Amino acid sequence: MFELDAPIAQQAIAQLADHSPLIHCITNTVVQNFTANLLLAAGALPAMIIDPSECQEFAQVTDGLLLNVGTLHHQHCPTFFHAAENANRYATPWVLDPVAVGGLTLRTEFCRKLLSLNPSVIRGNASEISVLAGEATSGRGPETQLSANQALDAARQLATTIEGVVVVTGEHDLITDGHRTLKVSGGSVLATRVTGAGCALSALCAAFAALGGDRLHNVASACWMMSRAGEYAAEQAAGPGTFAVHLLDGLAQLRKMR
Ligand SMILES: Nc1ncnc2c1ncn2[C@@H]1O[C@H](COP(=O)(O)OP(=O)(O)O)[C@@H](O)[C@H]1O
Ligand SMILES: Cc1ncsc1CCOP(=O)(O)O
Ligand SMILES: [Mg+2]
Repeated sequence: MFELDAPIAQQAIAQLADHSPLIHCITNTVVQNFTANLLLAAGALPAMIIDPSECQEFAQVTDGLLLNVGTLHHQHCPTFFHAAENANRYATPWVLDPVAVGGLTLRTEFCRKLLSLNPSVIRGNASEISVLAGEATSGRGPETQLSANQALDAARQLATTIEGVVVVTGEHDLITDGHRTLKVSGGSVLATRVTGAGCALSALCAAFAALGGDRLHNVASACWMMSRAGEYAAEQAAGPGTFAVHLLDGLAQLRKMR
């Protein structure tokens, strides 16, 4: 396992700024605004579209898709499923954020069903990744009960199953395609005191997955950008409220714009 090299991440960040990928986010009601602002600050373009017919149309133009089950309602499951099918039809990378799988039945069964469509990337905390890989259920909602290292074997296995990239976030982030594993250290624990940091990172993973080149490196670069911005924000912030604002500024500075 190797730490991601800064120059690789910096190159991916520059590529993101050049291409401004359009990211379709079907995400939970808690984090919509924060996710959209975080994508904009980092250099991508967000679009939060949920009507089934509009999702169908939008699939033809979007560069990346995020499916986040944080506030899943059973009536929305077909929309999620068709969006993933359409992404596959148009070879658009899509990211699954399995918020709180394990503790709740509908989302756990539905995320397992989505695995059959081979998400390009899965980003979750250690508890979520362990459950999706088939380990005993744990977790009491969106927060993890495990460390990232404890979920590494599960992440490798899951990445092999989906033939994609799996990201386990935590005190450090682990990014694996089942064969190679990269680590991104640092960041700030204050990110866990702001709701939606993980969800927004999943959207950023979709933006980086839309870039050409090595997807493992690109997705790890999303984690690197978030961690560096988190460190900047922690230096500036008086607490979680100002941390969230400075996190956006930190991302914008990394892409060298204000
Ligand atoms: N203990 C920690 N120290 C530093 N950064 C952390 C820590 N825990 C999580 N993070 C960071 O917070 C962000 C959200 O990750 P995480 O909290 O694991 O996701 P989720 O919100 O889905 O549970 C990631 O950028 C991750 O690196
Ligand atoms: C609190 C909450 N409840 C349902 S979705 C959600 C947001 C979870 O965000 P994150 O996984 O990024 O902490
Ligand atoms: Mg989460």
